[in-house]
Amino acid sequence: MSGEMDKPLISRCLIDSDGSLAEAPSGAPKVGILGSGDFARSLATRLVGSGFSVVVGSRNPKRTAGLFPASVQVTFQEEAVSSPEVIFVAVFREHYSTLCSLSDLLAGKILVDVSNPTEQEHLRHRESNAEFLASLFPTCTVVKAFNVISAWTLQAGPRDGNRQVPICSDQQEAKHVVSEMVRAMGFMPVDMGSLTSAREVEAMPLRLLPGWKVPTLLALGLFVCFYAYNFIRDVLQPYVQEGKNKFYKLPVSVVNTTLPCVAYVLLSLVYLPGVLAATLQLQWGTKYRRFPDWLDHWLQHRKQIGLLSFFCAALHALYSFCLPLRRSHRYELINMAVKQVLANKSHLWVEEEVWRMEIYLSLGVLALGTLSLLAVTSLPSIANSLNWREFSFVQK
Ligand SMILES: NC(=O)C1=CN([C@@H]2O[C@H](COP(=O)(O)OP(=O)(O)OC[C@H]3O[C@@H](n4cnc5c(N)ncnc54)[C@H](OP(=O)(O)O)[C@@H]3O)[C@@H](O)[C@H]2O)C=CC1
Ligand SMILES: [Cu+2]
Repeated sequence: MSGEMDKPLISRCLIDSDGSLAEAPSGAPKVGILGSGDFARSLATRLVGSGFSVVVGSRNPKRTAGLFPASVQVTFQEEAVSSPEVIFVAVFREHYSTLCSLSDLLAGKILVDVSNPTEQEHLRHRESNAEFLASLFPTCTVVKAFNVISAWTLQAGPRDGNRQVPICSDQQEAKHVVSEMVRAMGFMPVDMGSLTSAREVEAMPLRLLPGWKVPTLLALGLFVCFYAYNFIRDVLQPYVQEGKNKFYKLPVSVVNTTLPCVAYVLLSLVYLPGVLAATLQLQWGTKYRRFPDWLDHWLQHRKQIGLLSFFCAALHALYSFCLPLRRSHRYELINMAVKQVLANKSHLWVEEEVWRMEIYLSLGVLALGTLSLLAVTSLPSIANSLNWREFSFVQK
């Protein structure tokens, strides 16, 4: 693990420049941390900043001591775990068993499991990391917490979106002790029940982005299908039947015909599951029955599908604005002008072109107006909610 030590997440100067971290008040509650990696360093800094006295247990305290705030005591694992009642295990699951020699010293204490499995690990092990830790240390109480908080967030302080810390344990008292620590550090504990929920808690960080996977694949699939159709219709067919070369249409024109198709279909897929769900409920005559899994998932992905639909529509608008910039468009106009001159007509007035630009412009102005109106009206409420959050944060 020496590689990680070369690039500490918390730089020395940051620790030293912060005077408040230089010394912990005497009589502060003592907390132990096993491990001296990124997470341990951020956690130690945050704990010291929240008024705790911290002792870190490392296999090589000499090498790692310099990476922690001055007030943190860095020592060997045996010494670090002897006095605190709460000990954070900031070590990866595969190294848990190397801690077994501390078993006697740890008896009766609270172990906080902060670990996060990778997706493969999560699928491979049926039992959660926290339950595995509990099985290794049957005389300890294991609490699962902090795994959803990144080392970076710990260091930078809680933000609105990610203040919640799910906690679970089989022992109410231990859960209470850790919850109070979570509060003291500026986060919000969320009780997730007994330790059997740990698997679910460990899956949370894995689930944040995959919510986009299916909708994105769906949008891409639709795009490919519609693009193929439009290519055949607008390019291939004229080429085969009339010998016209319209391949220049591929990058802009065909894409721009495809985008609204995708946007419309995605938008309809946002509303369709709601209709299906209502139909099912009417058919069942009750709303107290679970929907089938596929419908449940579909309902949960509506937001992402809707946003992708909006994205396609926005791209379509952008492409449409750019259509008159194309060279092919200019040639068309010149061709038309020449034809008109040859036909001896007095002035060049292309009805469709004129109308198209008028409509684009008026839509653009309308959209801009609406957006600025929305911005002006929602600014006070945004400011308000920000203030409120600041206030509620200070109150805690
Ligand atoms: N980094 C993050 O943002 C987050 C991390 N976590 C969890 O925190 C835990 C630690 O992560 P992180 O700090 O990033 O990892 P690091 O690799 O940076 O640190 C792991 C630490 O484990 C210690 N350790 C103890 N025994 C062993 C051993 N036998 N072999 C190797 N190392 C050992 C080492 O400390 P020493 O050499 O001093 O003994 C090492 O510094 C993991 O379980 C991770 O899932 C959870 C949420 C976020
Ligand atoms: Cu359109």
